[in-house]
Amino acid sequence: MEDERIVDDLQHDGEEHVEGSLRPEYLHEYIGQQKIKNNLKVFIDAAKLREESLDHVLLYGPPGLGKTTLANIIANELNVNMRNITGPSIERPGDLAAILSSLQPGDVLFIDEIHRLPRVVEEVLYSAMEDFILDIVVGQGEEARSLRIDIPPFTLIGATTRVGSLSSPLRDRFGVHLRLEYYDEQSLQTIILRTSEIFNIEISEQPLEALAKRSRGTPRIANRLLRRVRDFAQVENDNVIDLTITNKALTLLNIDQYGLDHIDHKIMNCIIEQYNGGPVGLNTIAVSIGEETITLEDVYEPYLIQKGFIERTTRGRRATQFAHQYFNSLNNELRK
Ligand SMILES: Nc1ncnc2c1ncn2[C@@H]1O[C@H](COP(=O)(O)OP(=O)(O)OP(=O)(O)O)[C@@H](O)[C@H]1O
Repeated sequence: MEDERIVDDLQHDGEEHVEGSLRPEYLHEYIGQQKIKNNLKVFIDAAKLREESLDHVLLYGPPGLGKTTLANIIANELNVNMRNITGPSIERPGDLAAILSSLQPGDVLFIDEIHRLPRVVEEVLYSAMEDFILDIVVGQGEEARSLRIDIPPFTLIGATTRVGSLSSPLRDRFGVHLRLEYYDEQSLQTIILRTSEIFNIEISEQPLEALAKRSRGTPRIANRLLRRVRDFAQVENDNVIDLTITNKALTLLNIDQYGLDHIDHKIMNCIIEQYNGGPVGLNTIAVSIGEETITLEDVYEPYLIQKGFIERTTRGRRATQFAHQYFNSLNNELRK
């Protein structure tokens, strides 16, 4: 159980099919993120009234907050098809050109991890996004010719965990920029309740609160925790999720009262104990604990900063006073 990963969403965990079945399909089912929903509703209604394609949308924020879900919802609300690809899977300009020219008018093209699109491919997007024209070079050497092809109007939805890695020509071509925020506990409770209804399992107030508190503001983690607790409830508690079975599962999963898991603890203990509270660079922490820097930066650090455990300084990451107090008392408990 020690190494079970509840938090690290960059790893494929084979649970995508379950996640798919939990996805809300329309805006009214999408919980939380009220400001984003209000804005999107206006943009979608306006595009429908004008019978035009929706302006290109850039969704950004930490993993698991519902970017893919929101892209699907936009396509459903517009009543168009969505083509779903990821940045690194498109290697050549011709591959993207083929996809773009196969779209129907008004369709949505969703590019996940758009910051990982190769630069030569990205350049094809510029005129496609701006004028719905493909500007591509065919042939080589003296035979090379530049071709301009009209493509149907479409909406590009780009999703990224690192908006700062996007080139400015690409970023500027999105008319709508939406930043997804961590969810509050009330919204997470609603999400967990909705999922438990889909699973046909009962959950009472206290375990609901406990799970929401430990979900790191992230629906994907909330649903994962619920699935793990459901396993315990089915095997050990006649399918009933009560507080005792919830706490037992969370303890066995090494999820603490703030939703931190064993990797967060490794990060914090590394900063506090090995580097005297910091400042220390993220690469150094990554090497010390045997994790990828990108995983620390995209998945763990944003939450540790949001919860007030880490602060960023120009010379690296530093543990806050609050982090010192919490981890010192935990370590004292362990030493007893
Ligand atoms: N607002 C929401 N209401 C209800 N469920 C949600 C909401 N947002 C996300 N979920 C659920 O959380 C899970 C993860 O969402 P999703 O895959 O869309 O996240 P993501 O931000 O696209 O992550 P990634 O960027 O890693 O792909 C889905 O199963 C979805 O059902």
